[in-house]
Amino acid sequence: MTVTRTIWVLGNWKQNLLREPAAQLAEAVAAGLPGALGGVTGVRAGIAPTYLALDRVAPHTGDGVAAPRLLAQDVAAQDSGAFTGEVGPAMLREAHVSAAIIGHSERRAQFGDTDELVARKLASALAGGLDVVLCVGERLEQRDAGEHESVVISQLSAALAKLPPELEPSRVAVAYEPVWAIGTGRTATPEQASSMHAAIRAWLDAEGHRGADRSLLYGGSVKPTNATELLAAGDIDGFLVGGASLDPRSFLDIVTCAADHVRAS
Ligand SMILES: O=C[C@H](O)COP(=O)(O)O
Repeated sequence: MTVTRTIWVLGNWKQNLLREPAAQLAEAVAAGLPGALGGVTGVRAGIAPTYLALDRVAPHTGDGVAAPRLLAQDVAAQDSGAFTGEVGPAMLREAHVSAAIIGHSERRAQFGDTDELVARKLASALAGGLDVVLCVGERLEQRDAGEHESVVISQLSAALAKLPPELEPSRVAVAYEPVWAIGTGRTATPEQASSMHAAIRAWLDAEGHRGADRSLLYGGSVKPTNATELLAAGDIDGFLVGGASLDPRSFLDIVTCAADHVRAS
């Protein structure tokens, strides 16, 4: 049986762009997306601006197949209350956000997002009606020590193991982002990415999380020049793109690589 999973191309704009340039980038992505997709329906795009740009970006997004979906870069572990600086899932949904990135390595390394906090954010997002892109990935010294698979599986396990079934863990996509490949120009080889994705899918299946149905994204220096060979390696259902998503042409060219991949499959 052929499994057809949606291929996602998601742009994580990180802490970049004031409101007006963010709106302009969103408008350019939205305008170019139908052409980049070329009628292929198995590929979806999404963009994740800063919280403050959400309202300017939202008019250029949507849940239809030919519009970019609106994502948040993070979400609070609680819905509301005395939590200075936090933004909860209901607030994000009110801003037309339908999914959140959780556990990005920059948050894990620099902002205290431990496995335990990531698990609480995941539960909070799902309970609040958001879909989730859960980020996992090893640091360079962990890969060099041959610990990459155990590190990633341990991050996954910490996030998913205690999630109550009623929170629909099937609404969680996983983004494998080796830390050493983020913003460095050093991409994981297609074999490294594909092999990790196979390990993640096997673990999800073994733990009853329906790995076969779940989109597994790769992130780390993805560009139009390497997207095609990464997709061809197999088991890679799209990308979480950082730097290249700040240029509409680069981002849309990656979408075209994904559409060409689906068309050829
Ligand atoms: O969220 C995106 C990843 O951190 C990848 O960033 P990058 O494409 O700039 O390496």
